[in-house]
Amino acid sequence: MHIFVINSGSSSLKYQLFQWPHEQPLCRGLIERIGQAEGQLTHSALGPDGQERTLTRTEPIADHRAGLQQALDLLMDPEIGVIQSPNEVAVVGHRAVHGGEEFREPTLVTAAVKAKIRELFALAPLHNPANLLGMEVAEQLFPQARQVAVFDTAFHSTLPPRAYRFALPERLYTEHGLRAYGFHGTSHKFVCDEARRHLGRPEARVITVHLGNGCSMAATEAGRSVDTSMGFGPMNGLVMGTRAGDTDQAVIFHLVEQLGYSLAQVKELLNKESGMLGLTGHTDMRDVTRQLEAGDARARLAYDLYAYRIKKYLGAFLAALNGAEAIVFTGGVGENDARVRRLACENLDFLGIRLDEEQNQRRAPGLRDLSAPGARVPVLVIPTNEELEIARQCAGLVGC
Ligand SMILES: Nc1ncnc2c1ncn2[C@@H]1O[C@H](COP(=O)(O)OP(=O)(O)O)[C@@H](O)[C@H]1O
Ligand SMILES: CC(=O)OP(=O)(O)O
Ligand SMILES: [Mg+2]
Repeated sequence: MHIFVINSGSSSLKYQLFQWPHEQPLCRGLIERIGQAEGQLTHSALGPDGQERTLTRTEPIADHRAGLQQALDLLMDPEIGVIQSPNEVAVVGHRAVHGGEEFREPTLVTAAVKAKIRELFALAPLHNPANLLGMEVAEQLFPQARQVAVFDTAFHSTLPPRAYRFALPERLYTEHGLRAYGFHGTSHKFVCDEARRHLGRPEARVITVHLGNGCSMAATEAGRSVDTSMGFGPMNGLVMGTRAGDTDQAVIFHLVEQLGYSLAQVKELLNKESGMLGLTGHTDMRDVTRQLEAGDARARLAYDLYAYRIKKYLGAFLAALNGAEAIVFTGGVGENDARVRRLACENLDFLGIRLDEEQNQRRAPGLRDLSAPGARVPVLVIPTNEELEIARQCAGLVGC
């Protein structure tokens, strides 16, 4: 049977089709810059000879519906296709970002589940609308399949109250759910499990550092999340592509009261105009690298700030866990950007963290250990695979 997984983001969409129970990816794709002038689709499919073939298209992709329709057409393409009919897909798994306190497990998508995801739009405005749209389009394109939602927040449902409560009046938690939820849980869980398997220590304390467009860290113990850098919505903590991460709350009052911002403008500023974009004019870390290598001082400061924030959370989480058996970097930046890893881990030798710079610079697929000989805490790079983790959780739910 086949499981199709959709990971919809604000302006991008990733997908993979798996043959189950072999966990065999038959094809995968990435659709970027949805709704912008220059849309880009990259689709790779396994041919009958076992070789992967990749096709790229650069053309406007109006919305998520158009993107998913293109993906489905490619799945069934006479040349590069891997299935003949949408009916061959038994399950469609969806990444859903904010599930509040309600969803701690993979969940069959029903009208009530969709209504709850809609209720949480305000808390995850870049993500939940795209996730819901993905579900609605998939219901039309794969009408016979079971639709399953896997929530980013679910992995963090094990946080203890001291980590998830804010020091605000209690009723704001009990009546209105104001608390930290945490995000990227599917990715944190996937790489945490991989690290524990690699170490041969299921009880290990692992700090996972997910650096993609959105960035967050998790402190985990025996595969359970005990603290994380994101909170009520996916905005705080680390510096991200367009999100500021931790800022002083007084900034918001100053923006509104002194500088005349409306609340909608503050939201736009903190979600879409800040982070690396606000500091350098670029969202994509590869562009920031180019800027840095051309000697730009703003890019240097942005890198410093980005890495220093990671270092501060490393310190905090090492204290929370009383040490760690591994630190894992993952996500597009975490897997590929040696400079970020070097800056975040430098001068931490007093904690037993020391990178081998040659290993850090080396490019290789799969899990890599970057630590210098004699370092106490292994620093690993583990490529994340949210789609595979979602497929596994879907299979667990529907029992296949
Ligand atoms: N080779 C690379 N070097 C540095 N950054 C990279 C590289 N490849 C990808 N990235 C960065 O990864 C980020 C996207 O990561 P990804 O995990 O795909 O994000 P998301 O899933 O949140 O869309 C972008 O900022 C991109 O610049
Ligand atoms: C929750 C979140 O920030 O997700 P992403 O990194 O996909 O934007
Ligand atoms: Mg991502």
